[in-house]
Amino acid sequence: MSHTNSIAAPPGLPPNFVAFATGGTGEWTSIAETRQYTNAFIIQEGKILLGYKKRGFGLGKYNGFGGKVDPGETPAEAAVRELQEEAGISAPLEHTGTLVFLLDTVPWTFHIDVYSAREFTGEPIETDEMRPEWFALPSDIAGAAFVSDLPQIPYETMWADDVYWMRHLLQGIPFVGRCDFEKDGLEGEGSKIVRWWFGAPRHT
Ligand SMILES: COc1nc(N)nc2c1ncn2[C@H]1C[C@H](O)[C@@H](COP(=O)(O)OP(=O)(O)OP(=O)(O)O)O1
Repeated sequence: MSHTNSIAAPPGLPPNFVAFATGGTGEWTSIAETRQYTNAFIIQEGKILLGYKKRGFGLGKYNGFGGKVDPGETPAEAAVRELQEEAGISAPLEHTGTLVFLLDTVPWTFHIDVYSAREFTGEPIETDEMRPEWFALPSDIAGAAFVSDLPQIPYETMWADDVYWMRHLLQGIPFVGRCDFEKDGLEGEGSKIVRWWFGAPRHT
């Protein structure tokens, strides 16, 4: 029996959220060791800053800027540090989302605190790990601020979960989500999403 379409949040997420996207089949994979990560996004009038991952986990994908939370650090401190290390900028990051991912190719559970900011200081620079690039917000979210000469958000070159929660992030609506991934059987390190559950606070 599948529990993935359940109204109730799956294991690993707080209970007080209402589902806005669920799907897939099978039982939720049991959560073993959990490792803490961060992911940070700069969202401005009509545009979002993403980074093209040049090495390591997620190589070749666009994502926010982030990584592992170091021992002794809070997630918020790690998010600021990773944004500086990977994009060369500082920002007043605010916690916007919580994501839990399990991949059958990785023996730990990813717990990712997602942050966003509407302003930043410094100039985004390419680093050894990430190449920052601006993308246009969808016109229905950007409104009059729509930037027609920027590329659209490249979901086809991002993790498969991103399309579910990105609109919440862009609109500053808090969200939580969980996805279980399985190896896609193709050459390389590709994974496909097999179960997912995303929720927002009850009042939104
Ligand atoms: C599996 O689904 C994922 N989706 C999304 N959108 N983001 C993910 C997913 N899995 C991991 N992430 C994010 C979390 C982090 O922001 C990065 C991974 O961090 P990384 O392994 O690069 O951590 P660092 O500390 O920067 O690594 P180094 O030791 O190589 O510097 O991806």
